[in-house]
Amino acid sequence: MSELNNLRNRIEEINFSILELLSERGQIAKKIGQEKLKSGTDIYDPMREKEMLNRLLETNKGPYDDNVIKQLFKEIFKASTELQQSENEKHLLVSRKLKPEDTVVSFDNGAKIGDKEKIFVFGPCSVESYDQVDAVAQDLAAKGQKFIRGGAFKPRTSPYDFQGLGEEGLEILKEMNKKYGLNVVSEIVNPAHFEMADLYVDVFQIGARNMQNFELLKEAGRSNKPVLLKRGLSATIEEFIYAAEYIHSNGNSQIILCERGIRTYEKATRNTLDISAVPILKQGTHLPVLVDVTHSTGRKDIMLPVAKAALAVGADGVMAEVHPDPAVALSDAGQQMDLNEFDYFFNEIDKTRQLYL
Ligand SMILES: O=C(O)C(=O)C[C@]1(C(=O)O)C=C[C@@H](O)C=C1
Repeated sequence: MSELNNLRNRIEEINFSILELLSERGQIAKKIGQEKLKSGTDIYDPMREKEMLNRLLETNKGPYDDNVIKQLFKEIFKASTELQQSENEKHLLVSRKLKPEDTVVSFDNGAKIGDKEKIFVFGPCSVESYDQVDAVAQDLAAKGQKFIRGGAFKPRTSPYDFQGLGEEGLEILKEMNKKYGLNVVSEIVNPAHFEMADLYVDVFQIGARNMQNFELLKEAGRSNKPVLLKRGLSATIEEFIYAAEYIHSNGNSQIILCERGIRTYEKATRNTLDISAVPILKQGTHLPVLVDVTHSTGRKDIMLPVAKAALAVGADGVMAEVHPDPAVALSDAGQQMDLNEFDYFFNEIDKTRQLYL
């Protein structure tokens, strides 16, 4: 055998030894990942990586120079964190890796969210009076809708702004449920309110500002009604998924996610709709995903194309705000559609919905 062949054989033997060691290292990294999941420790640990690199470089005798060794080991660390991440995701109850089939949230009036048919959740921002909600509810029922949204507890930026009618607002919504058969979607802001709200509401909404209010999430998890969880203003998709996991791990699997725009430097819209979050959430979780076109855009002139885009990227439905007289609305006056604008919006988006049947 030539010297070249000898050397090549030796190199190949070393390849297999490295592979064997890498596999063993990967198995240990997986176990570390499990321990980190149990203790809630971050997977990525730059300090630990730096210390290990320093020790390796102190021992490095060549022929590869320090930078090469550093790059090679950084790749190994990166591969470990990715392995730990994807292993840990498999253990999340909301993960599609754990449950490949879509979750479908079903209601007594026959409505389903997350099934083949896309749905809509419309209604006023705040419940202000019986007549105001009734005007919208009547319109929704005439359009064959199965849901109405409306806020009775309003987390507002300013403490001096209208804070909602509270239980009285929920009573009005319940009237709409009785009169028109609409499922009521309304936000809960206080863990102590679930029991009371259970009498009036069909879907508990957890708003963007409360996405990481863990006591609220745990209580929602202990309830037995569907929960519509909105993405936080500055929440990453991962944080959003973990917030949903809080609800699921406390016993409630009926969760609907809602992308409602995130805060960026862009001022042309109220928030920046993260349209790519929709397919990412659909891939990563088995939960239904809605898109709120009112809070994301804050602009009636672009709500329709944005709603069409949401359905096109795989959203299970769209949320938007409608008010009989937006000019006098006690919240979000500028961005709610009046009934005429809503007529046009509805007819158009309903045509799009039918394309996906
Ligand atoms: O030591 C850890 O905490 C690990 O998770 C292992 C490991 C590694 O592969 O060495 C992986 C990711 C961390 O960023 C640091 C180190």
